[in-house]
Amino acid sequence: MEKLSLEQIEASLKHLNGWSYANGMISKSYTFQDFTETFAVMTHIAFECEKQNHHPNWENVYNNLTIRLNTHDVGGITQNDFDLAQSIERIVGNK
Ligand SMILES: C[C@H](O)[C@H](O)[C@H]1CNC2=NC(N)=NC(=O)C2=N1
Repeated sequence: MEKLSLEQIEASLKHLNGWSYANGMISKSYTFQDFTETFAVMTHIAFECEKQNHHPNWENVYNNLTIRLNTHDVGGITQNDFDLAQSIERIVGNK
Protein backbone atom coordinates (compact mmCIF):
# COMPACT_ATOMS: atom_id res chain seq x y z
CA MET A 1 0.00 0.00 0.00
CA GLU A 2 1.34 3.39 -1.03
CA LYS A 3 1.91 6.27 1.35
CA LEU A 4 -0.42 9.14 0.50
CA SER A 5 0.91 12.67 0.02
CA LEU A 6 -0.32 15.54 2.19
CA GLU A 7 -2.38 16.75 -0.78
CA GLN A 8 -4.00 13.32 -1.14
CA ILE A 9 -4.68 13.15 2.59
CA GLU A 10 -6.33 16.58 2.60
CA ALA A 11 -8.45 15.65 -0.43
CA SER A 12 -9.63 12.41 1.18
CA LEU A 13 -10.42 14.13 4.47
CA LYS A 14 -13.03 16.27 2.69
CA HIS A 15 -15.22 13.14 2.45
CA LEU A 16 -14.90 12.31 6.15
CA ASN A 17 -16.92 14.38 8.56
CA GLY A 18 -14.98 15.36 11.69
CA TRP A 19 -11.71 13.60 10.88
CA SER A 20 -8.48 15.56 10.85
CA TYR A 21 -4.80 14.99 10.19
CA ALA A 22 -2.12 15.69 12.80
CA ASN A 23 1.17 14.12 13.83
CA GLY A 24 1.10 11.52 11.07
CA MET A 25 -2.34 10.21 12.01
CA ILE A 26 -5.91 10.81 10.92
CA SER A 27 -8.13 11.01 13.96
CA LYS A 28 -11.57 11.62 15.35
CA SER A 29 -13.07 11.65 18.84
CA TYR A 30 -16.54 10.30 19.57
CA THR A 31 -18.74 10.69 22.64
CA PHE A 32 -21.43 8.13 23.40
CA GLN A 33 -24.06 7.82 26.09
CA ASP A 34 -22.09 5.72 28.52
CA PHE A 35 -19.33 3.12 28.76
CA THR A 36 -21.58 0.25 27.70
CA GLU A 37 -22.47 1.93 24.44
CA THR A 38 -18.85 2.97 23.85
CA PHE A 39 -17.52 -0.52 24.40
CA ALA A 40 -20.23 -2.04 22.20
CA VAL A 41 -19.19 0.25 19.36
CA MET A 42 -15.52 -0.62 19.99
CA THR A 43 -16.38 -4.31 19.76
CA HIS A 44 -18.15 -3.80 16.46
CA ILE A 45 -15.20 -1.77 15.13
CA ALA A 46 -12.75 -4.43 16.35
CA PHE A 47 -14.40 -7.12 14.22
CA GLU A 48 -14.29 -4.83 11.19
CA CYS A 49 -10.58 -4.17 11.86
CA GLU A 50 -9.92 -7.89 11.84
CA LYS A 51 -11.76 -8.22 8.52
CA GLN A 52 -9.65 -5.44 7.01
CA ASN A 53 -6.47 -6.51 8.81
CA HIS A 54 -6.02 -2.88 9.76
CA HIS A 55 -5.99 -1.77 13.37
CA PRO A 56 -6.53 1.48 15.23
CA ASN A 57 -4.63 3.35 17.86
CA TRP A 58 -7.43 4.21 20.20
CA GLU A 59 -8.11 5.46 23.68
CA ASN A 60 -11.30 5.05 25.64
CA VAL A 61 -12.15 7.08 28.73
CA TYR A 62 -15.65 6.20 29.95
CA ASN A 63 -17.95 7.44 27.14
CA ASN A 64 -15.21 9.00 25.04
CA LEU A 65 -13.41 7.22 22.25
CA THR A 66 -10.50 8.76 20.35
CA ILE A 67 -9.39 6.87 17.27
CA ARG A 68 -6.11 7.55 15.45
CA LEU A 69 -5.23 5.75 12.24
CA ASN A 70 -2.01 5.32 10.33
CA THR A 71 -0.29 2.48 8.52
CA HIS A 72 2.68 1.54 10.64
CA ASP A 73 3.98 -0.87 7.96
CA VAL A 74 4.78 2.14 5.73
CA GLY A 75 5.10 4.88 8.36
CA GLY A 76 2.34 7.04 6.94
CA ILE A 77 -1.26 7.28 5.80
CA THR A 78 -2.54 4.92 3.12
CA GLN A 79 -5.89 4.19 1.51
CA ASN A 80 -6.31 1.46 4.16
CA ASP A 81 -6.65 4.18 6.79
CA PHE A 82 -9.36 5.95 4.84
CA ASP A 83 -11.18 2.68 4.14
CA LEU A 84 -11.21 1.86 7.85
CA ALA A 85 -12.26 5.41 8.77
CA GLN A 86 -15.23 5.11 6.37
CA SER A 87 -16.19 1.79 7.96
CA ILE A 88 -15.97 3.32 11.43
CA GLU A 89 -18.25 6.17 10.33
CA ARG A 90 -20.75 3.64 9.01
CA ILE A 91 -20.62 1.60 12.23
CA VAL A 92 -21.03 4.63 14.48
CA GLY A 93 -23.80 6.00 12.23
CA ASN A 94 -25.71 2.71 12.52
CA LYS A 95 -25.43 2.35 16.27
C1 LIG B 1 1.42 -8.34 9.68
C2 LIG B 1 0.12 -7.56 9.65
O1 LIG B 1 -0.64 -7.95 8.57
C3 LIG B 1 0.40 -6.10 9.55
O2 LIG B 1 1.27 -5.70 10.58
C4 LIG B 1 -0.85 -5.21 9.54
C5 LIG B 1 -1.79 -5.42 10.71
N1 LIG B 1 -2.58 -4.24 11.02
C6 LIG B 1 -2.16 -3.02 10.72
N2 LIG B 1 -2.79 -1.95 11.15
C7 LIG B 1 -2.34 -0.72 10.92
N3 LIG B 1 -3.01 0.33 11.39
N4 LIG B 1 -1.24 -0.52 10.20
C8 LIG B 1 -0.53 -1.52 9.68
O3 LIG B 1 0.49 -1.29 9.03
C9 LIG B 1 -1.00 -2.84 9.93
N5 LIG B 1 -0.38 -3.87 9.44
